[in-house]
Parts: sequence; C-alpha cells; structure tokens
Amino acid sequence: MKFAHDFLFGAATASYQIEGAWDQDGKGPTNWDEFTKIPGKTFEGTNGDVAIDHYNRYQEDIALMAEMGLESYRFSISWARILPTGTGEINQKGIDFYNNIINECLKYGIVPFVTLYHWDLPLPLERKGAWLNRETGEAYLNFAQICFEAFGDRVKNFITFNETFVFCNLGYLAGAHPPGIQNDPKKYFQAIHNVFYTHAQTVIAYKKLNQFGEIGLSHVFSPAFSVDDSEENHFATEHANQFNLNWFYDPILLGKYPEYVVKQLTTEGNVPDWTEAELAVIAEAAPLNDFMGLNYYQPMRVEKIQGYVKEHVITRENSTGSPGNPSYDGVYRTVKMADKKYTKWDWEISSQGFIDGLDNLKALYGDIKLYITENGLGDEDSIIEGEVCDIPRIRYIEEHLSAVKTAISRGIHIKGYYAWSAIDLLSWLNGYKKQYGFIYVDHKNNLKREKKASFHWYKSVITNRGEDL
Ligand SMILES: C[C@@]1(C(=O)O)OC[C@H]2O[C@@H](O)[C@H](O)[C@@H](O)[C@H]2O1
Repeated sequence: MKFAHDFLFGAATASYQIEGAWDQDGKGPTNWDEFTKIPGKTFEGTNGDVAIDHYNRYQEDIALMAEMGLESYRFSISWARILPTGTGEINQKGIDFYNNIINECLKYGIVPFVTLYHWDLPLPLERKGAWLNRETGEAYLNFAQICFEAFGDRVKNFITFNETFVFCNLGYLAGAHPPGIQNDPKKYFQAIHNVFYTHAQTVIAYKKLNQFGEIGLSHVFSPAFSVDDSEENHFATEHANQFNLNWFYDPILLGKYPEYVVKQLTTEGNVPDWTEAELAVIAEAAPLNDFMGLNYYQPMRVEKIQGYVKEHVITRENSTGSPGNPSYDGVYRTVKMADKKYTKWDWEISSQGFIDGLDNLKALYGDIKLYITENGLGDEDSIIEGEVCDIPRIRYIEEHLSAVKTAISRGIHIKGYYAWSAIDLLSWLNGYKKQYGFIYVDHKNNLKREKKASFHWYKSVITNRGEDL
C-alpha cells in the first residue's frame, strides 16, 4: 500500500538552530542569543550566531530539499527578524527573508509549513517576564497578525507554538532553557496557560481573516506506559499521562483543562491565575483548530516513586529527554529498561509505543487531523571513505514511517510526516555533535553540505510513496 496522494512527506527545522546571521539585516537579539553565551549552558559554548548559515545559504538548502523530493518544508520564523524588539516597528528585511524562503519553496512545489514560535523570543520580552507576562501574549498576537498578512496568501499551514511542554518545563522546572529557573511549578503551569490562551486568541484571529488555510500547534507526544502490571505503576502511568498529555492536549482540543490535574494544582496552590473570560476563549477556540502536530521521539516508561524522593540534580545532559528523572511532584519517575532499544542520548526507540500512543490519542480526541511534525534520530553519524553512512537513521525513520502507515490503516487521521531534521543543525544544548539531518554540514570545511545515505533513501521513499515500507 502507498501513502495517499495528499499525504505530505516533509522535513523540519527551526530558525535559531539553522539561520545564524543572529544580528544581520536588522534582526534584534533573542533570549537564546543571550542564554547560549552564559558559560556552561550549552555543550562547549556552542550557539546559533552562525549555526549553519541558512540565512545566507537558503537557496542551496532548499534546492537540496527539492532534489530529495521533499513535498513540504516545516520551518520557523524568528520573531526578532520581523519585530526586532518584539513589538513596534517592522523590519522589512525580515519580512523579505521569509518571503524569499516561501517563494523558493513554491518555486519547487514544496508546501511551506510555518511555525510561528519555536522558542526564540525577542530579548526585551524575555527581560519583561516572557510567558509569565500577559503582555508577551499581546505582543505575540500582533506578531502573528503581521505574519498572516505578509505570508498568508501563500502559506496555508500555520503552527502557533512548538512544544509548549519543552520551553516551559526547561524554562521553569529544569532550568536548562531560558529563563533558566529551576523547580518553580507555579511559574511552569502559569506560563503554559498564558501560552494556551494566546494560542486560542491567535486561532480565532486567524479564522476571521478568511485565508482558508490551516492552523494548529505542535506538542510533544511521549505517551507514558507502565514498567509492569502492578497497580501502583499503572496509577503512576495514568498520573504521568494526565500531567504530560491531558494537561497539554485537552485545553487545545476539548477546550478545558483536565479536572484531575486542576484538583492537584488546587491542593498545591499551583493553579494558574486564569479568568473565566480566558477559559471561555480557550473553549471557543478548541473546535477551530484544524490539526494537531505531534513531535514523537519516544514513549515514557513510568514507575511510582516509593517513599522519599532524593534530591535530583538537574544537569544539561539529563534535562532533555533521557530517562531517570522524577516528576516535579515526586509521584513517578521515568525508567530506562533493559529490554528496550535506546539512542546514544538514551532516548528509547519504539515504534510500537508510537502506535499504541496514537490509538490512545484517537480514543481521547477522536478524528482530529494529525501531522507528525517531528520524528527523527539524534546520532553521531559514521563517515566511511568520505560518505556519511547514517544507516541507523534510515532504520529509525523506516520503522516510524511504517508505524504511521499502520496507524493510518487503523483509521488514524495522519496527513503528513516531517522528519526532524531536513539538515544537520544546532541542537539547543548539545551543539553540533547530535546530528538529525538528511544533509550533512561539514563544520570543518566552511559548512559544506553533503548528501547522506538517508538523503537518497528518503528520496526513494517519497518517489514510491512509501509503498515498500
Ligand atoms: C532537544 C532537541 C535537540 O536538539 O536534540 O531534541 C530534538 C528536537 O526536539 C524537538 O522537540 C525540538 O523542536 C527540536 O528543536 C529538537 O530539539
């Protein structure tokens, strides 16, 4: 069986991780421009000042994507290129750059899929409290409106926010992302609500423009499964799914926060300072979402924490996705299991977890259109006689694309797959050693682009529309 003719084979990137040109052509500084310069925050002090210089090489990069046969390219817009201070005067060169990206995609028949916020916030807004300050939401609405008006005639797929879980969890609980605050659940839950309220307002505003495109957002999709059949670990798993799935998906798709979580937050004193009016807007926007973007890398394996939770030292290496971390409330921890497969960064490789999680998602939220907006293997690729032989990435994507095909055959409404990432890029905290791309970037040779084995493999998959998967 082939994937349907309207299924999109894509790949994704993010502005801070590829563009570089951090202060070129009027772009203002962002929270990540500042944060990566704080000693110890990133691997070997790597940052996005140059990244892979996509700002100046986008024509070459998009030509390579076209050669690979890519049907859609998901990229994000750096807010500070459009509005250098986050508000105020528009930087026309920023508008011009993204028009050039969009037009270059359309030149090859590649569908541009635009993420409005992929974690890089204009620095003045970060300084004023970022997503804890409702003014940031108002500024975002203005920024989104500018993007809809500038690009919406050609861009018909918009993602408002990428992975609210990550930039709020790492910003206010793990402290590994800006603003670097640790163990503050009140701020964590408040920031998430402010983002979701802003998302809802943005969806409503977009629909009023009658541009007849699609709008939604991309969430982390890491379904939790119990490590065994014990009652206590099944309780811990349900608890984990309530806080990591329902808390994020219910307000977007059902228009209300899960009572199980709100009840615990009330007990703890961590309920966000929300108003009935804000909750009504979230309810109004829910049915207007056209799709849900899922960023799937791995499931979570969960066990209940027995008794006292010893102080957990959060480090850069254990703050992004590796198992072993306790939940903020000490109820459960994630576990690395002897009978599972893992990447070099200890992320589990499980297409079965993907399928089982998708079945659960459909049971919870019905037939909402889904795009897999990220899935890929972070690896240190082997180079043999000058060729990048990223066979493990081919196997990983083959396994997960096949799982997508299985899910579709079981009636799950998936309309596209975006591999993370189109091209090797800056991994937020892991520098350039953690590679994800179909295209290699040689940092020892003027950022020269090279096609990997997976480039040729993905090209054949797209040509055959996945028939052989
Ligand atoms: C932390 C990291 C990484 O760079 O390794 O994980 C892989 C991929 O995950 C996604 O959630 C982010 O949108 C993307 O920017 C990448 O970020």
